[in-house]
Amino acid sequence: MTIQHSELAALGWTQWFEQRVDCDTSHTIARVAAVDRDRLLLLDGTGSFRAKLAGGLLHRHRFPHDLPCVGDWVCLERQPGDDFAIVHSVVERRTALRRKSAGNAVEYQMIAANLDTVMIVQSCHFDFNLKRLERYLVMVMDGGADPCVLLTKTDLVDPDVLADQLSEIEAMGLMPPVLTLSNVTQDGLSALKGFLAPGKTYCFVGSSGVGKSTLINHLIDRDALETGGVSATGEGRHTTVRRELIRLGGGALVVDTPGMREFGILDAGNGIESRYAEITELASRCRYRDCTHSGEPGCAVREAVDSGEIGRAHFENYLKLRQESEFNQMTHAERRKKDRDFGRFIKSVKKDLKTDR
Ligand SMILES: Nc1nc2c(ncn2[C@@H]2O[C@H](COP(=O)(O)OP(=O)(O)OP(=O)(O)O)[C@@H](O)[C@H]2O)c(=O)[nH]1
Ligand SMILES: [Zn+2]
Repeated sequence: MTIQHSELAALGWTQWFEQRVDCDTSHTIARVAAVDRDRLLLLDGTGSFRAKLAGGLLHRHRFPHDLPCVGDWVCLERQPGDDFAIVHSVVERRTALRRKSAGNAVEYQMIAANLDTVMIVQSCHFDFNLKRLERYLVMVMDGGADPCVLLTKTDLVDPDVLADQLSEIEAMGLMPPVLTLSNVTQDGLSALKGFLAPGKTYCFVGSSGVGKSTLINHLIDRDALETGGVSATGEGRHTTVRRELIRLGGGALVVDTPGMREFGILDAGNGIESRYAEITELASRCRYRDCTHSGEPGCAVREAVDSGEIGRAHFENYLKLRQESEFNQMTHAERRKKDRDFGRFIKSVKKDLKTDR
């Protein structure tokens, strides 16, 4: 199959989408550059334009995360002279970066779709933390994107400190690409620019203050930044939304949403499985199919830990991440039940204490 929408390739369209797209013949395809409630800013070969969601799409979707988000490809109808194009459907997502919705365990919030690589940013000065790095890696891999680690503020630490951190990351055994950068001396900036490939989509995640905004400002040239804000609603200057999907001079695409900055860990089940592939592999040899590797007889994972084949710390991280992920995946009802059971337990203990006296 050849790519029919070659004019979209510069925006990240690939064979993968071409094989899955199912638009009406009268529709065209565009990529979502920003979302402001039911108003969208779209990009295609002709430039950027505004759009609204079709009523059918609004009624058909089951979860908020089914609605278009930044990075999505959509099928739309566009009449010449109309202020708004009409978005009819969302093309299947290749990757997703998402966050757990507050208060609802089975729902999640999309942060961005169709990212090729997520740059996990930590400052080597105050922010360096392997555990947190691992959580980010798990989340990114769970959504299907490739992770890359970026250590910033290298101007603030001794080269020895940085070298130690790099070997600690290497010792994790996962081997994501690791880049280093100083926004002050610009050491590593050209290597990073070289890493960002044209037509691929990236985003930067990490704690507040590690230098993401400074870096993105370095990557975007001034002109692009100034013309970046486009009114998505057509209701004047006050409602101007910032474009969140940005094309860099070199042709790479960068998603920069406010939500990106505060995302936590959620149902990272698949990510954990691929991060800990050797444990998952061993688990298939445990005597019990639902073995939790916490002391059951015939546990192949425990055996491997005891024999030193699998590092103990590595195994403990696995258990902790899995527990966290399982708790996040419990439905609201299950959590309430767990809380109620716990409440009953506390009550019965209190009663026992009273009768003891
Ligand atoms: N020394 C040094 N300071 C830096 C570097 N990068 C950024 N900073 C400074 O660190 C502070 C935070 O940088 P930001 O770019 O705002 O950090 P951020 O990750 O975007 O933070 P949020 O916007 O809160 O997510 C600013 O005062 C920057 O000037 C660096 O490589 N070296
Ligand atoms: Zn086991």
